[in-house]
Amino acid sequence: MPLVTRLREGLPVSSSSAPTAMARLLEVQPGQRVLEIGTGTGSNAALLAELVGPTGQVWTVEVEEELAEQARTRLQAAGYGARVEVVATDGWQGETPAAPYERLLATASVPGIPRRW
Ligand SMILES: C[S@@+](CC[C@H](N)C(=O)[O-])C[C@H]1O[C@@H](n2cnc3c(N)ncnc32)[C@H](O)[C@@H]1O
Repeated sequence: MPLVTRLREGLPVSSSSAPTAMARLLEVQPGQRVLEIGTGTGSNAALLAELVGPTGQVWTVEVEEELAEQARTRLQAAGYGARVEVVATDGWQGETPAAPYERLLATASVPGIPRRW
C-alpha cells in the first residue's frame, strides 16, 4: 500500500509509493544514469542506487525543499550520498540536473511528458 508521508491542510502532498507500483519502475541496469522525478522519502532512490551499482549514478528531484533536504540527509546516513544526488527543483517546470540519462522515471503525478525529458 502507499503510505502518506506529508499532509498539507489535511490533504496528502507526498507519499511512499506502493511497492508493487515501485517494482514496475525499477527496470534499470548496472552502470546507468537515472533521473527520478519525485524524491519523496528517498527510498526509491536508494533502490535505484543499489540497482545501478557503483558505476551508475542517480539524480532525484523533489519540488518540496524540506522533503528534498530530509531525503538527502537520510540517503547520506544510509551510505548512498556518493551515488544519489538530491536536487530541490520542479521536475516538470525546471531543468533536469545532469542530462542525458539512460532512464527517467516519474513517481510524481505529471500532466504529460515534457520534451526536455
Ligand atoms: C509518490 S511521492 C514519491 C515517492 C518516492 N519516490 C519515494 O521513494 O518515497 C511523489 C513526490 O513527488 C513530489 N513532486 C510532485 N510534483 C513534483 C514535481 N513537479 N517535481 C518534483 N517533485 C514533485 C511530491 O512532493 C512527492 O514528494
